[in-house]
Amino acid sequence: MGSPVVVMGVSGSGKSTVGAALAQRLRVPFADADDFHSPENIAKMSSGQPLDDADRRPWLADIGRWLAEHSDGGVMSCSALKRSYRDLLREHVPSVVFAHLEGSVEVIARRQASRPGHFMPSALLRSQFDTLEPLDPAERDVTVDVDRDVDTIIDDLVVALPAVEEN
Ligand SMILES: Nc1ncnc2c1ncn2[C@@H]1O[C@H](COP(=O)(O)OP(=O)(O)OP(=O)(O)O)[C@@H](O)[C@H]1O
Ligand SMILES: O=C(O)[C@H](O)[C@@H](O)[C@H](O)[C@H](O)CO
Repeated sequence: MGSPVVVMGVSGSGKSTVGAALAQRLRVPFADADDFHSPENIAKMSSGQPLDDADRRPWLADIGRWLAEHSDGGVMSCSALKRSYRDLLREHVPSVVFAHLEGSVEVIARRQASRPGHFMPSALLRSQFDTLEPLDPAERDVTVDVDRDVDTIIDDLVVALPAVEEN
């Protein structure tokens, strides 16, 4: 019996890339939280304003429902920046495991800059880091360094994830 995985991190950390590759490796369904945003949220971010808790609440509820529907296995890429957001998702699926793609502002800004045409302006990266509450050791989840190639990150994750589930 598997658990759903949320690949989390700031915008540009590689959630979509790593999440899709991880789902393929685990042979489970994949979804990207970017596709769950309302048109209002997309318009707000596109205009350079960060989302607030109220903007994120209904979005997180939809993501929680997807996780509950995939409680025996699935990968969701979702920023899940705050502990309270992760706790909300845990209310939907207590067994959910978070994998934080951690990287420096410099590395992630470089990647964002080389990704044209995305709705998230690079100017919002600072607010993403300001909002980010990294995983607390008490959360028993997994943190990986993003400054490596995708295959290496996936190799690390497939080793680390079952160990977390056994806790
Ligand atoms: N490990 C990696 N090494 C090199 N480039 C990477 C790596 N992971 C992702 N990238 C590249 O960095 C950019 C950002 O990645 P991606 O879109 O997956 O991030 P994201 O966290 O999903 O961003 P957002 O939340 O803003 O949609 C993309 O151009 C992607 O190809
Ligand atoms: O919580 C948030 O502020 C949002 O999820 C953003 O992080 C973006 O949706 C995403 O990362 C696209 O760039």
